[in-house]
Amino acid sequence: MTTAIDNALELKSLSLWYGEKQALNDISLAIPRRRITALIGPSGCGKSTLLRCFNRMNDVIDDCRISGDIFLGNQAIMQPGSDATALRRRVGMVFQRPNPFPKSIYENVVYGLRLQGVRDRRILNEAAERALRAAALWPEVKDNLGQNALTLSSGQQQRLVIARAIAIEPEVLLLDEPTSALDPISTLVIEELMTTLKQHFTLILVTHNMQQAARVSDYTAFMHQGSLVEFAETDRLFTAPQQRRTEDYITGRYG
Ligand SMILES: Nc1ncnc2c1ncn2[C@@H]1O[C@H](COP(=O)(O)OP(=O)(O)OP(=O)(O)O)[C@@H](O)[C@H]1O
Repeated sequence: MTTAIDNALELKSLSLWYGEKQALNDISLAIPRRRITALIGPSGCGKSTLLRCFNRMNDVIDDCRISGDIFLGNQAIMQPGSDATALRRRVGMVFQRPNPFPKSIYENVVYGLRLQGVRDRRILNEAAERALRAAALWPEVKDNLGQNALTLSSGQQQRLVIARAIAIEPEVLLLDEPTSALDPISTLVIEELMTTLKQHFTLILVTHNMQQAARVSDYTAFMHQGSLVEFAETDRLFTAPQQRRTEDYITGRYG
């Protein structure tokens, strides 16, 4: 008996142009719910562009045109009437460089809830603790929640930014090379964190680091020149790639 995979997101023939330049070419892909999906491929292949489609961050880029669609559950998120702000509450994002606000640790974590109009101190306190625990930061900061977030180490700042993203309980968390600015120990902490976060969230990880993709992800999509070349369970993609281009990339022949 086969079990149908529950998908959080589905891309249907997605193409994207920056002006005349086509950066994504007819991508169809289903992203499994509560799993980690890694996007890998050589520099410029379109990984970050694709990641930004999931929460419509490309909307702010002039001259960017998209065809096809992405479904979050049964909602078509690329349609003109679709609300990007509401979408970003459901699809959070963490960037390469930690970007906490110059505010206290506490105010960083509750930022999204305050924006949603939550005023009740007890609710804010509980949400802050829950998010900081989930981001594996609580023991280190619980006695200093009023401290400025910019005084934390970069590894702690990245976990704080993850806590800020998950405090509003999104369904999907986008991670754009979240460890590339971190030292090896902080990287390991974030990798372990990702594997616990997938119990509650769907994670999509852009990484240049193939070992990282192999270590943490359940599924991997290999992209090349704007196209999706291969998508498979990570173990299978790395041990028995079906496409020559995938094999060349993972064996280091280019990229
Ligand atoms: N804002 C933009 N305007 C015009 N072209 C862009 C823009 N952003 C990206 N591109 C181009 O789109 C293509 C895909 O870029 P993208 O950053 O998505 O690739 P990537 O795989 O994430 O690369 P890297 O691994 O180097 O970060 C590249 O040719 C890039 O130059």
